Amino acid sequence: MACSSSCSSTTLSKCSFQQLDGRNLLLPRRRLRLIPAITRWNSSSSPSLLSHHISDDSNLHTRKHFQLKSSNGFPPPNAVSSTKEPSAAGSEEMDATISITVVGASGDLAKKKIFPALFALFYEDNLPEHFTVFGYARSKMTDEQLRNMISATLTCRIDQRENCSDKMEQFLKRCFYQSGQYNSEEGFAQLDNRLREKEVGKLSNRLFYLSIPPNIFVDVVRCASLRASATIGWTRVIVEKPFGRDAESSGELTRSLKKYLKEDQIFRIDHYLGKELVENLSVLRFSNLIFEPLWSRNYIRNVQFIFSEDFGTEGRGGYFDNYGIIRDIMQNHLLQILALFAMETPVSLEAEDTRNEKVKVLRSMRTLTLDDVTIGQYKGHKKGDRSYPAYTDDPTVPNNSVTPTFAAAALFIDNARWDGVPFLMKAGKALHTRRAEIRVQFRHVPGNLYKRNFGTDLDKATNELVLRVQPDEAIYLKINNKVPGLGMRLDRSDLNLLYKTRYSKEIPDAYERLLLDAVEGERRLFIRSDELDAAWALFTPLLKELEEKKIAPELYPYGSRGPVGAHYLAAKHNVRWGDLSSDD
Ligand SMILES: NC(=O)C1=CN([C@@H]2O[C@H](COP(=O)(O)OP(=O)(O)OC[C@H]3O[C@@H](n4cnc5c(N)ncnc54)[C@H](OP(=O)(O)O)[C@@H]3O)[C@@H](O)[C@H]2O)C=CC1
Ligand SMILES: O=C1O[C@H](COP(=O)(O)O)[C@@H](O)[C@H](O)[C@H]1O
Repeated sequence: MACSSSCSSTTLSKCSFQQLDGRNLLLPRRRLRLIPAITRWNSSSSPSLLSHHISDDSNLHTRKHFQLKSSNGFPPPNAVSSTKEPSAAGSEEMDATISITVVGASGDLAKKKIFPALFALFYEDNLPEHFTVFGYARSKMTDEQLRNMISATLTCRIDQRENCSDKMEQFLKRCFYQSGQYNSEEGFAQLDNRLREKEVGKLSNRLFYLSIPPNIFVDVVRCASLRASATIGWTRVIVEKPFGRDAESSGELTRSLKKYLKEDQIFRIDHYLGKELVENLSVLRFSNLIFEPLWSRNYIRNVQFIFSEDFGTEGRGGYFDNYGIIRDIMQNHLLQILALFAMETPVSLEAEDTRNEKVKVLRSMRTLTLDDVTIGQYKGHKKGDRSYPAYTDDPTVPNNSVTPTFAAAALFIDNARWDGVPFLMKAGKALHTRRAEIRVQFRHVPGNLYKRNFGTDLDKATNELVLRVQPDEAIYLKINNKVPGLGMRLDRSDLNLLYKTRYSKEIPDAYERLLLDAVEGERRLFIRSDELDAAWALFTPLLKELEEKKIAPELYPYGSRGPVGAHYLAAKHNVRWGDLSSDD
């Protein structure tokens, strides 16, 4: 870190806070305006000037339309409620604009998720008044062709169809396309020219979404940083997973990105953190007196994080075979949820406070070994006259692949709160159902007065709290109650908060929440580099051993409940998978 010449030695410590974009900015705005405008991102060649400019100006962007809507529900401390912003050069105000460039615009994720999420934000007035969306990819396309491609993917919310087609037209008019290579500075210089045409006369902030394969992340960041970063606004980059394949490659990726970007410009996305029920996990825990006191080894017997899909890797086999289910789902999505579940109470809802607690819990976890996991791979299956392919039937997957499409793991957190509590994870493709959920199984009621009503298996009578992340978002608690009538018969029932019956409003897609947060500079739901390091540290030795020893996965039929190895693993820790019990 270096401070610009505008920081005297006596203000050095304060100056360092300027490195933090947005919420954590401690210096008064007047000081910030003294910092000269720079035309690049955090170039390693001249870091001192660049870092300041890029990092400290996030409060210069417009907030009129989306104030109070970012995920922590608070306006940023320096928020202004106008689309007029003080210019970086002086005290006069100027209009602000944001340019969002989707790199890899021709791809699957861009079409399926990113453009629709941007439209949904626009539809609900969550984007600033002045904004432009650019697509960038190698494919040759005109603006009109991009608009046609996007319009085929846009939908209106079921509950809000009013003016939807007008809104679509207005949105599409703001969408443009620039074709170019990912490693071409010239390509990004052309993009920069086009962006400038749209931004003319306005303070421009730029957000790049890297919706591309990981092997070209660094090329894009280099070219965009040198040729297409904002000159007098902030520049942020959303990076898609995978963030490396192991601790080493992830560290290397981080180091390469940081040649061009500061950590506070990098928004590593894990879309599970944007899911409604995952956001609700902390609310449930920290704002209901009845849960937090129970949230420890004293009352919780085990916790389960379950992800299943009822389809295989169809179409993504080439990518998947290089990663496998542990990297694709466990090391990121499920581990992130686990960290949120198990962390201590953060000091505040500020991003760094939550991320600090997540890092602590991840660093308290035991590194996984082969004994802690079981792996599987789906095989072909015939049901009636329908046949389902094996994983290795995919032409992009080698016939002898041992890449797991299913895994179950037992994890432990060696701290005072969770000592000895098994945290089980299970993730699989081509299973019998699509679901993601968190299950909390509580201990027995000591000396239960009604124990003879439960027979010998007291485990069947313990409470279980379930957060169903998808589909049909719900939070339900299994309790014991008396069956009405004479005599004393006990029953298990659910206290059930089913979102679709409780709320008529459609639940926003995770990408909407995360894109809005990135626009707002809210980092709480993005992964910090030390979180990533801690997550890889847990899984890397196991992944290496699985690969070096070429451990063969247990085969399970497409559409089944997965390999029996998962039951043995759970049984070893006195656990029964909640999703397979008869009263689920
Ligand atoms: N698809 C999904 O559901 C999810 C994807 N992701 C991540 O998001 C990112 C994008 O995913 P997705 O859209 O599926 O990816 P795609 O494979 O569809 O690639 C996106 C675009 O990148 C360009 N591209 C593809 N392969 C190469 C290559 N080998 N070299 C250079 N350019 C290439 C293509 O554009 P052109 O040829 O026009 O340049 C393509 O349209 C990836 O990092 C992925 O891991 C994360 C979660 C889910
Ligand atoms: O990141 C990924 O997530 C999807 C599942 O996302 P969901 O929101 O549809 O549950 C998974 O299919 C894919 O393999 C993985 O890369």
